[in-house]
Amino acid sequence: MIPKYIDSDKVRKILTWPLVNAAVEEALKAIDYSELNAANSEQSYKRQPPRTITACGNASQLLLTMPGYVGNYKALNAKTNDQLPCSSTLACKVVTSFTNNQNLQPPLPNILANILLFDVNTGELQCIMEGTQITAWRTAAASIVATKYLYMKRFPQGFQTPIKLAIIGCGVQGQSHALGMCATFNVSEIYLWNRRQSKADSLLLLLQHLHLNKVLQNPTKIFVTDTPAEAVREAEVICIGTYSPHALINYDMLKSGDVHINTVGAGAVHFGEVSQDIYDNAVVYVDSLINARTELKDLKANIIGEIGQVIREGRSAENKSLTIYQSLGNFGIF
Ligand SMILES: NC(=O)C1=CN([C@@H]2O[C@H](COP(=O)(O)OP(=O)(O)OC[C@H]3O[C@@H](n4cnc5c(N)ncnc54)[C@H](OP(=O)(O)O)[C@@H]3O)[C@@H](O)[C@H]2O)C=CC1
Ligand SMILES: O=C(O)C1=NCCCC1
Repeated sequence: MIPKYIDSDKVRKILTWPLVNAAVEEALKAIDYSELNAANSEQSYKRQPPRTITACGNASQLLLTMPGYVGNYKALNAKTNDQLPCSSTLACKVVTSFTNNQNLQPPLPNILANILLFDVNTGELQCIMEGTQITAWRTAAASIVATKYLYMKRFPQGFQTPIKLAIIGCGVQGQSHALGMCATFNVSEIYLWNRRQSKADSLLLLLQHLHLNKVLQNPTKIFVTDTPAEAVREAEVICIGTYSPHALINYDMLKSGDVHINTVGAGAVHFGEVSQDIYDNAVVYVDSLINARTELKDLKANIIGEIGQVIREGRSAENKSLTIYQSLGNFGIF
């Protein structure tokens, strides 16, 4: 059998925020296979070994393999948004992270991905999907789901609660987080910061264009800031996705009261964009504990558990005003 290839144009036409948010929430919600029993046999479950990371020369050129199996998975139909019958998916995402790609002429994305889908009965390779955009959307959707359960559920208005949003780093991740958050939540103000300001300016123009063309309802107020501190000063939800080897924000910069941070970047070492004093004052949730045990072993933080458990329980039991979703990237079928 020749596997089907789904190229980036076809992938792009399928992706919508409601679809990706629902798919990612369902994948995050899956329990580990070892916890499956007669009482929860209807529940979606996952088998997910730790990912492998192979350096090709040095730590700025990595190959990551992320295999995963999800059983009893309830996906939505991409055209109708109707619930599809329960299914199972066996997949492996193969990602490269080559951090010099952005300096090539013409530039290439630093993160490139392909997703291999297998027949769960025969093991045959059925399909290869171009996964670069899926990675950008998936990562933002996971932050959106984390924000929904760790932050939005604190308020009686839930999803409708107006939020001031900060985007620290306006590369591929910053852009997908800004678009996804604005498409999903009631973002009243957005503050953009990027090391090279031109990228923040471009994202501002894109958001204004989408707002004018009624693709996005909000935000109505968009600001580009000179420093990360200015960007987060008023922010209730902060998304940070960079390769910065040092912390870009610290505790004194945050507003007092309820704040939620999604930290997705920092390259091979998956923390450090946020200062130690922020971790000291926060509770932390991850996407994958199995990967956190190795990839976050040096992080000194109060890691409560997986966001999937919070989804299954409805909301976080922690009564803490500062929460962090520490995104590693490997979970479920993405
Ligand atoms: N958790 C997950 O699931 C995933 C995590 N990632 C991670 O997210 C991060 C961003 O990836 P992506 O958006 O694709 O990459 P891009 O290359 O598109 O963007 C990188 C961003 O990081 C900024 N940056 C780089 N170095 C520094 C620095 N020293 N200080 C401040 N800002 C800096 C860049 O600023 P400038 O424009 O000025 O260069 C740019 O805004 C990476 O760490 C990547 O590994 C990616 C995919 C999935
Ligand atoms: O999950 C992913 O995809 C990635 N995670 C870490 C950085 C590269 C891409």
